[in-house]
Amino acid sequence: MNQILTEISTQVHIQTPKTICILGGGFGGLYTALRLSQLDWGNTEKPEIVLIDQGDRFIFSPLLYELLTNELQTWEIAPSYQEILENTGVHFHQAKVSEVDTDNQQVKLCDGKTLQYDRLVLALGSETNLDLVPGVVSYAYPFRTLADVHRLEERLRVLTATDPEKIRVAIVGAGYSGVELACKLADRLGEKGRLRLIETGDQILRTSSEFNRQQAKKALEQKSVFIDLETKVVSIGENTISLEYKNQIDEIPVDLVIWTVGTRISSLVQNLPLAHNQRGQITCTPTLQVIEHPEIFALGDLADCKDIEEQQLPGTAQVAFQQADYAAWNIWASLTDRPLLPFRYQALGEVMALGVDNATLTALGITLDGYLGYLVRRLVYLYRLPTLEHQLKVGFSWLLTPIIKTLSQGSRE
Ligand SMILES: Cc1cc2nc3c(=O)[nH]c(=O)nc-3n(C[C@H](O)[C@H](O)[C@H](O)COP(=O)(O)OP(=O)(O)OC[C@H]3O[C@@H](n4cnc5c(N)ncnc54)[C@H](O)[C@@H]3O)c2cc1C
Ligand SMILES: NC(=O)c1ccc[n+]([C@@H]2O[C@H](COP(=O)([O-])OP(=O)(O)OC[C@H]3O[C@@H](n4cnc5c(N)ncnc54)[C@H](OP(=O)(O)O)[C@@H]3O)[C@@H](O)[C@H]2O)c1
Ligand SMILES: C/C(=C\Cc1cc(O)c2ccccc2c1O)CCC[C@H](C)CCC[C@H](C)CCCC(C)C
Repeated sequence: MNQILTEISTQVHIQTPKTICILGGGFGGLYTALRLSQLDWGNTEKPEIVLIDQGDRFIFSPLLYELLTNELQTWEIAPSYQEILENTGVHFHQAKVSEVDTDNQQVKLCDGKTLQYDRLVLALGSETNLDLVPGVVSYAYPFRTLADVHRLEERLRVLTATDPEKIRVAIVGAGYSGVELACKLADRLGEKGRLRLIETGDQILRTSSEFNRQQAKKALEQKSVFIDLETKVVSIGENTISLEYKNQIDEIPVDLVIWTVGTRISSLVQNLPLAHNQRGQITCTPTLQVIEHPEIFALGDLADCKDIEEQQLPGTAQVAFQQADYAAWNIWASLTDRPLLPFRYQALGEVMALGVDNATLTALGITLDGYLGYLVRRLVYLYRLPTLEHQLKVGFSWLLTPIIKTLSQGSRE
């Protein structure tokens, strides 16, 4: 009898489901999880998909500025993972990742839990570099997370409540975030605002399209935002900022400093026992597999990845968004004995908000600005939101909000 049972068990492959562990629920990780949940696993037992993030919600960062001008609400641009992952079969676990043991294929979390994985996705993104200048950690405001928005909102509330003649704001870094923030805050503060944009380089938006740069310059000028080019921040005090320009240092009074000088890779990622480039990004193949670890996939800001055309890829949501499809497909292919696909990036263009009801877009040879640019930007981002259900909820909200506002104004008159 035992011999028969042994023969049956060897003939009937008893499969234990594989585990796909995804670290980071941003544009790379969340969209990989969503795509994996939609793939057809055929005769292969569907793996367990686990998404880990330190936060409880996805942040659609391109629309983060709209929270400061009350154009949008938090639920629209930062839906909870619970809502987004409902009925997808993806398991979400809120925790901070503390360690990855690549030898034993384990992920260790700050809450003490350890997860075993068969496939691992590294999508932990990047962080704002706060260590460049003295005083940044204590006095400056980064702009990346919901906590950053809430902290900035509270500071603006306090400054406005004292009803000063002017609210003096210095935004450090005239890249995309700095310029978009300057325009939004200028519209929010109006006559009370006195904004300056500080940039080490000799021009704003160094990597942007010429059309978008010119539109941004026009908008900043119309909003009376002062631009300090070739200017270095020496230090930041409680209500001062020291600037160096042409070897002269001036300390100027300021009420608020916002820090948007670009990103760095976290120490957690930099210390992983994997191949890295000089910036600390994880080196991966065009199939998004980590060098010497084909069971680990890396995408988004933390990945040093060249696509099939050998294009070096920028750290943007657009790249992570496109990589997610390939990461999901290649994980599925590696578990169902199919060939993997090398990532092919399609640079569709770039969109920037330039205040309330104003945006600029350069896409596929088309350029738009003003209110039309604003509308198309909203439509593009609506289409990029995660899940059809959330897109419909937000779309109806965007359609109904102006109608409700008009009706409520009418009822007050
Ligand atoms: C204000 C702002 C506006 C932007 N606008 C645009 C835009 O218009 N277009 C564009 O292309 N790009 C834009 N970007 C850049 C874009 O947000 C990033 O390039 C993109 O988010 C990178 O995707 P990712 O998945 O690599 O990382 P992220 O989307 O940042 O996701 C990483 C996730 O990992 C989590 N995480 C990090 N460390 C840990 C840990 N130790 N444990 C657990 N979880 C962790 C984080 O909470 C986060 O949810 C913008 C960025 C900012 C800050
Ligand atoms: N609309 C969009 O498409 C959009 C919006 C936001 C963010 N993003 C993407 O998200 C990423 C981060 O964007 P970001 O705007 O935070 O960073 P960013 O695009 O890298 O811009 C940072 C800017 O700050 C300057 N800078 C660096 N150190 C400085 C210092 N100490 N003092 C003053 N200026 C300093 C940089 O100059 P140097 O370049 O000379 O270092 C750069 O111009 C980028 O990849 C960007 O493409 C895209
Ligand atoms: C630039 C576009 C997409 C790239 C892109 C940019 C981002 O910031 C992202 C952020 C997060 C996720 C993804 C992305 C991202 O993919 C826009 C592409 C535009 C479309 C290809 C078509 C544009 C429509 C034309 C301008 C025509 C408009 C007609 C008008 C109504 C007259």
